[in-house]
Amino acid sequence: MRVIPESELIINADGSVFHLHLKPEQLADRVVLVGDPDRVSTVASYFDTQECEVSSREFHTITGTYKGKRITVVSHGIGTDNIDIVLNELDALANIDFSTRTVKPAFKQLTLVRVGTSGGLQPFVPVGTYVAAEKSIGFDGVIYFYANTERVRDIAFETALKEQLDWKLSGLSPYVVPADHSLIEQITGNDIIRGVTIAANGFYGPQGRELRLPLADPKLNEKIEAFNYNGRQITNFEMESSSLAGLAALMGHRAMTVCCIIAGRVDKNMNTNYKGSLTGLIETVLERI
Ligand SMILES: O=P(O)(O)O[C@H]1O[C@H](CO)[C@@H](O)[C@H]1O
Ligand SMILES: O=c1cc[nH]c(=O)[nH]1
Repeated sequence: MRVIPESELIINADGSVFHLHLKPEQLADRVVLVGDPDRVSTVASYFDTQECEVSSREFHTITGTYKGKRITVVSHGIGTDNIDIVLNELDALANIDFSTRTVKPAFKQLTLVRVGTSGGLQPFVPVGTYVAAEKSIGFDGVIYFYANTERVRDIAFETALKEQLDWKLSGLSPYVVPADHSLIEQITGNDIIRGVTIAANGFYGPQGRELRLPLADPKLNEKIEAFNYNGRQITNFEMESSSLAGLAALMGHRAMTVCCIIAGRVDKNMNTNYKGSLTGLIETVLERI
């Protein structure tokens, strides 16, 4: 059996995993992921009991119970590269024996729901709407570093996407990953729109925002808004759902992202005071996870 070297699975002196600083016994099977470390405290304010709180860099974690369910809420910061760290470390906590550095014989499946904020790309997803990423389009490249990604990607959707967007950006090849179907069914009621979410590898240029720097393809957002594949339209932009769905599917975990729209990219409006509108979504996810 392969023993994972100290430089690959990095365990701190206190027995916790390198970035998250969590120990295996501190992780619940149900995990709520959020971008903002402060949002962790908001989610945990609904908990009936709290067993641990750990902070390290942008990774803030609280494990507790909500109506009898043991739940971990963890922040991942911004970007798909952070998701690579968080997913690998959560999976290691669940599925690698830290004393022998070997993969445990029995696989433990995690349920991972990201609750985020997002920019809306269609008139039917105005500011305040909740949108689940039934499919995620990755403008990032994290997934390409892992083997056998074809088994979790929707290659036909990718082909249609590159054709309709007349993809011009060299060095980048957008990929498409569906969220876990059973989890989408579990979390998404009539109060949440099922959408197609782009995880962009930046907030400004990669989401078509122009401040001082001109864009390489100024028509890209127009093409994104007009895209239609078998009746599916692209609904929103955020920055993590693709690598979350992709890595979780490769590892065998159930994962999805659901976001509250805070920027209306069609009407060009913005809700900077969005924290109140996120609480309804947090309550819904805690009830259904
Ligand atoms: O509010 P969070 O969860 O961070 O989500 C969104 O907000 C951040 C950008 O402002 C990105 O992380 C994006 O995915
Ligand atoms: O427009 C937005 C708003 C929140 N998060 C994003 O990534 N984009």
